[in-house]
Amino acid sequence: MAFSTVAYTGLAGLALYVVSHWWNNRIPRGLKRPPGPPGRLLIGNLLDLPKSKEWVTFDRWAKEYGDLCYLNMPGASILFVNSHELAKELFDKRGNIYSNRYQSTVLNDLIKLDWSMILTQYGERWRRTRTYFHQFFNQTVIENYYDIQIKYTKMLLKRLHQSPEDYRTHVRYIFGASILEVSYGIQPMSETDPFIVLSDTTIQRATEAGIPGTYLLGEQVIEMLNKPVEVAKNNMRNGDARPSVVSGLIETFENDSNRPDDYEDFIKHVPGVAYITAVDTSAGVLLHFFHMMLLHPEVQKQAQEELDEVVGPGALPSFKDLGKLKYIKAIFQELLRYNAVVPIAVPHVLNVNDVVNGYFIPKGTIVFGNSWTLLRSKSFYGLDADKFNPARFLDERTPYPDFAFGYGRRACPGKHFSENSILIAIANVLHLFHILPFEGENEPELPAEDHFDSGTILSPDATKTLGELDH
Ligand code: HEM
Repeated sequence: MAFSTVAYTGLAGLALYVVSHWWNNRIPRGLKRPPGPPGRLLIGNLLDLPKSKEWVTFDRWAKEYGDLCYLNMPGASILFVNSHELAKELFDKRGNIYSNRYQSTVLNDLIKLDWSMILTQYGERWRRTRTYFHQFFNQTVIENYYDIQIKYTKMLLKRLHQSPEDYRTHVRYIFGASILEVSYGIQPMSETDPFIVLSDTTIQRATEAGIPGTYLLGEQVIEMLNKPVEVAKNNMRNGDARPSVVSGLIETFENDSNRPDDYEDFIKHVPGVAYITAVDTSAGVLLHFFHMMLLHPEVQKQAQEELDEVVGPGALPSFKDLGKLKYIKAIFQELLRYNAVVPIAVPHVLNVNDVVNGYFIPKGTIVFGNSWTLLRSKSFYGLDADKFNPARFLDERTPYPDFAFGYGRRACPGKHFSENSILIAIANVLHLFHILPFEGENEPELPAEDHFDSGTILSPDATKTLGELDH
């Protein structure tokens, strides 16, 4: 093909694209765009998007522009939802049009994550995957995982005792191992287990999307999806399988005369998405916990007094105790709120043109629930919302920090499972250890946003030494 043909095709494509974007974005008479930073000619707000600590800029825009903030750029319009009321109105009440996902060629085609429910378009396939997922992670059945969660919590305690300086590795290991056992019945005995390594490296590299070698990563993702299922099926054939999501799904389909033709896909995709979503998020919260206990010894002391009273010496906190451990629960909720590990959530996409409070929002707009800002709202959490203060949740009128788990129909379906894993870990760690600075280190006194790395999932900055555990 001659160069000129390529050039003509490219130019024609570009012209078509600009016209269609302009067409989709033109504002109907009587309506206006939501406010937002002024754009530049042709490129709109393209240069305004922050490259790091995105939530800080998004929070500043929320303060400057109010409940809705809008960016327009070639190929995309972005809406930030900055008020609790509008988040409920759009994501819950208008959930049928605000629940799609942005289709990223890099993530879908190159990295081969198109199967994963978190990226799937809102529609039949997503609905079916979510229904099967719910079968194994709904509020009633998660009690079945108590034993696994206790087992890995005990492993955490043992490892923290042996090498407190490696607490980051221990935390990732226990969440990785427990989701592998729940999903596939596999029991990884250490952080060097091939399945732990495979998931860790895959997830880490997927978050660095766009780097050279992404094709290779695609193969790695497929391996991560297939390999543990093969092991689970083999164990079932040999009669030594533990109950798991895989074995449960196989049973469901065996007993279903109307099972779908593509049922084998769900046997891979349902545990697969649990495996890629559970670890970074849960580990992020627990790592923040260690950090916040260092910064707030008074909180640690109050929690330990509660544990002494409810659990007492010589025993470890159990799931039965959790109902009475009000302050431990309050710490957990404050971690979700103040240390939001997914601070800008996962954006939704609007399916059709919409009008909100007289503002025109075009079809295809990428819509962010601005979780960081919403979770620090002074009208919902009090004038000290910028401070870490678990006691606010002892007042039952304080709203649960649900936005930490996202919005509407796409809100996190692993919420109840992760609550249990993290709560039981927090209670046990605080019952056995004092979390102290490493010898020779002062307690870190850092401004709030410096506690975090940049990225979609936040965990405290790895370069700062955080603490020693004193038995
Ligand atoms: C504290 C821990 C966790 C936090 C803070 C968290 C947060 C989130 C957030 C913000 C979203 C995006 C929701 C949206 O689009 O509006 C999400 C989605 C999701 N999470 Fe979690 N998550 C956590 C743990 C887990 C666990 C343990 C699992 C699995 C067992 C899980 C499975 C999922 C799945 C499958 C989705 C995709 C839902 C969809 O697109 O329909 N999450 N999570």
